[in-house]
Amino acid sequence: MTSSSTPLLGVIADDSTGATDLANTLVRGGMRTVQMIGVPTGAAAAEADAIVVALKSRTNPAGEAIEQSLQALRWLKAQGCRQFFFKYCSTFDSTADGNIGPVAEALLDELGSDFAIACPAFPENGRTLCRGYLFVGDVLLNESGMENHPLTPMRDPNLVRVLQSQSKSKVGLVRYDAVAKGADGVRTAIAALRADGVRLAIADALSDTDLRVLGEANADAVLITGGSGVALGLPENFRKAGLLGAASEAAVLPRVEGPGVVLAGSVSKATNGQVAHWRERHPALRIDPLALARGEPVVQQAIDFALSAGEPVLIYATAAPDEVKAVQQSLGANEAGHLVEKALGEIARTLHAKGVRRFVVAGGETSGAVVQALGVTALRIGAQIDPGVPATVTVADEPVALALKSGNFGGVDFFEKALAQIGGAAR
Ligand SMILES: Nc1ncnc2c1ncn2[C@@H]1O[C@H](COP(=O)(O)OP(=O)(O)OP(=O)(O)O)[C@@H](O)[C@H]1O
Ligand SMILES: O=C(O)[C@@H](O)C(=O)CO
Repeated sequence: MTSSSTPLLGVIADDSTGATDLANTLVRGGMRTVQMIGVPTGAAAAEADAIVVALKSRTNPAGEAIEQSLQALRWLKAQGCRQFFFKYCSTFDSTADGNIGPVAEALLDELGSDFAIACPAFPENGRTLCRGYLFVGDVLLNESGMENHPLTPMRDPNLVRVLQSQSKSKVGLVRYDAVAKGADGVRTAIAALRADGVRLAIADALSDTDLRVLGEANADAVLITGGSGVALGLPENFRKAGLLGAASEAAVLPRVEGPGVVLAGSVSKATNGQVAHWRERHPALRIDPLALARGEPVVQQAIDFALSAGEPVLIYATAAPDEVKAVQQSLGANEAGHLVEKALGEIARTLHAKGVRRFVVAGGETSGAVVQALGVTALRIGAQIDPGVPATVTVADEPVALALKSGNFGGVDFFEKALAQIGGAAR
């Protein structure tokens, strides 16, 4: 069985790093995957088994997020996709008004479907779900540092409650004991929930085995929602249906040569550790949001610093939670975020014009800003660098290599590792 030329799975992701995370899972499962940046207007950039549309809708007002997600869905349907996936964060990042519930409901309406699971679990990165409570490592979500997130603070670890507060529909739970009974157990639990009028159900998962069970039980679901983990079982579903071959070449990327840079706009715990690690070993320059707000030539200084260093540098706005709070009190959280994103985007664009071809970017919103600034329209997804983060290369005449890292992903030496894996010369 060879892979079909019509895509099988269409994914709508609410941010760029979330999109590459999900694409990474699919590529590891042998599905050739292309990521489109924003809702495409023309055809898909390349033949693929799965197409991921990366939006930047996580923190938008719910109405805007719904509109963008529906446009993405309609485009994916027009490409021939037969199953759809709404990808959000493994820490269920959402604002008080949404956007997970409202977008999931709108997608169900558009697809004429009455049920979808909601499973953000990602055990390989420490996110597990039990009785609807989300753990990050050994602590509950609201004790994990996510309670301090600058844009989407998560203060309630009970996801049934969180999702219910965002949704018009009744929200339920596919509990771990149903998952432990295998795909039939999950199907039985889903049938009971449906009969009870539940339209969205958080699904427990403690391990990759649980995620594969959920994937198998959802082989015929038109919509699945969750983190990248619950996509683990999907390639096998397509294979069993005779729709997907044993594609071993799914992760091969063209080689990109040229100087590299690391840009960090994430303020998460993992990124703080990665920045500290890099600073002890390599050149780094901090961007101060207050200096940006005062109109100081911070962007130009960063560009000069990067171009004169003779080796890859790190430019970062990353700071500890108390510093971030102080900046937000002075500028407002959205304005601070916007200023930093715009600055890192401008730095990326100028460095690209000066010949930089390899970019490692930390943070979902930040990655969205950087890919927009670089005018990227599509990415090919390659091999995994660290769990949840693949190497990528733009689909373009002069390709650029990118590693887009979710805030809390990656080992402490991620920046060096990523620069090495996305190839190229030393500088
Ligand atoms: N020093 C700072 N003070 C205030 N806001 C900042 C500062 N540095 C970065 N920011 C903003 O914080 C936000 C961080 O969000 P981003 O999505 O990039 O990272 P993340 O949340 O860690 O990653 P992910 O969404 O992948 O988990 C961005 O809007 C960024 O501009
Ligand atoms: O699921 C995750 O944790 C990531 O892919 C992400 O979405 C962070 O922005």
